[in-house]
Amino acid sequence: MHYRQLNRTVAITTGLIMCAVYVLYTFHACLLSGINRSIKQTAAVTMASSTIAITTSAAPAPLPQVRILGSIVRIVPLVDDMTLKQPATTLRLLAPNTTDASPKYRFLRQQGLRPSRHLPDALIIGVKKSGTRALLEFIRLHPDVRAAGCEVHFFDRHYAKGLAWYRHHMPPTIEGQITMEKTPSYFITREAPRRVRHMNPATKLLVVVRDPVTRAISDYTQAKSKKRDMKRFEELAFTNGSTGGVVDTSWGPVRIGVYAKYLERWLEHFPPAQLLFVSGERLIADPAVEMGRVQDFLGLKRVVNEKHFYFNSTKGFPCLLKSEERSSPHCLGKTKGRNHPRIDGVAIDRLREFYRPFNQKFYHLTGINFGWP
Ligand SMILES: Nc1ncnc2c1ncn2[C@@H]1O[C@H](COP(=O)(O)OS(=O)(=O)O)[C@@H](OP(=O)(O)O)[C@H]1O
Repeated sequence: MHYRQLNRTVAITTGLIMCAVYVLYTFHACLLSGINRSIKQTAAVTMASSTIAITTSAAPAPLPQVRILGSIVRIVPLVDDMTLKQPATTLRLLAPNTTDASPKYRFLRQQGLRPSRHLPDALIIGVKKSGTRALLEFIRLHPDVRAAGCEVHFFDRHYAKGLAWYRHHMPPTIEGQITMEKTPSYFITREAPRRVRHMNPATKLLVVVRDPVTRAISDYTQAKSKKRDMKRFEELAFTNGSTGGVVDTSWGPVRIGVYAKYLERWLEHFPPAQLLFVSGERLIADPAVEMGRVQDFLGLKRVVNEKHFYFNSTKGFPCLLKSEERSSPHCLGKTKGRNHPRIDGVAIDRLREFYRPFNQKFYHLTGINFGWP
């Protein structure tokens, strides 16, 4: 009897102990998971509210502590988010308000480099229809160059909008990259040299030039593509509408080819060493060589070379194997490399004669013989 009572007491005590252990275990598990959940939520709110909240706390916040059944327990957050471990600058750069999504740019952001917009260091100022787009697209292959995609026309049309407006039209760059823009009409804009110098007297100026006769025909071809009923080239290039008349210098396509006249204005405001003259003909015949000169002038490592180009025999022009925007081979658009209309040989000869003294003067001013016929 005494023995049976003892057994029962042991069984009851054991049962009570097990119950107590179970209750304590359940209590602890609930408590811990509750704390863990609240930590996760706090971290998520902190992340979502702004990156600044994370970036401004330079010293790491002390880990929260709780007292559980007399023991001090440090709560380690179980937030599975690697971004929390990244440096503050990286987090700021990953913020969604950064707009430039080009692959090159994304890569720079991942490196923790902070981009900002700057006024141009170098400008392609002209000359219209000489290969300015080709030059811009080719130099943009360089990782240290970023350029505005469109012609901004600040120094001719939008000058009143101010330099802040102009800067806003520039792409973001990081330290060491140069900012560029091309607007071919700057070359012939009377106020442009003074305005550019006012912006920055150290601005580097690139001028692409091409045989002025071919350039005039190219200019005419472009105008005719927009206005089908345009008169013939020969009618517009001479005062009485035929090659019997004098060359009509009031007609834009002819006037622009008098390069020496416009260059003299630029030389009143900039030393010759700040201008580089790029041959439009050589940019087609041997783009890599011409791009070597351009990179030297801009103080860049020669990165753009013959490996970037291939000659597209259908288009009749050098094209790019890849570029900032596209990784597949491509040529410039349809408006570059148009077929020119056939022009009367007498008109061509008359124009060549007309330009010859101006070309000689241009060769003299630049120190380069471009070899135009
Ligand atoms: N690689 C390549 N592909 C196509 N076209 C090329 C190239 N390199 C130079 N060119 C010549 O560029 C001429 C157009 O010059 P621009 O870009 O300065 O024209 S514009 O002033 O911006 O309208 C354009 O003139 P057109 O041939 O009359 O169309 C071309 O002769």
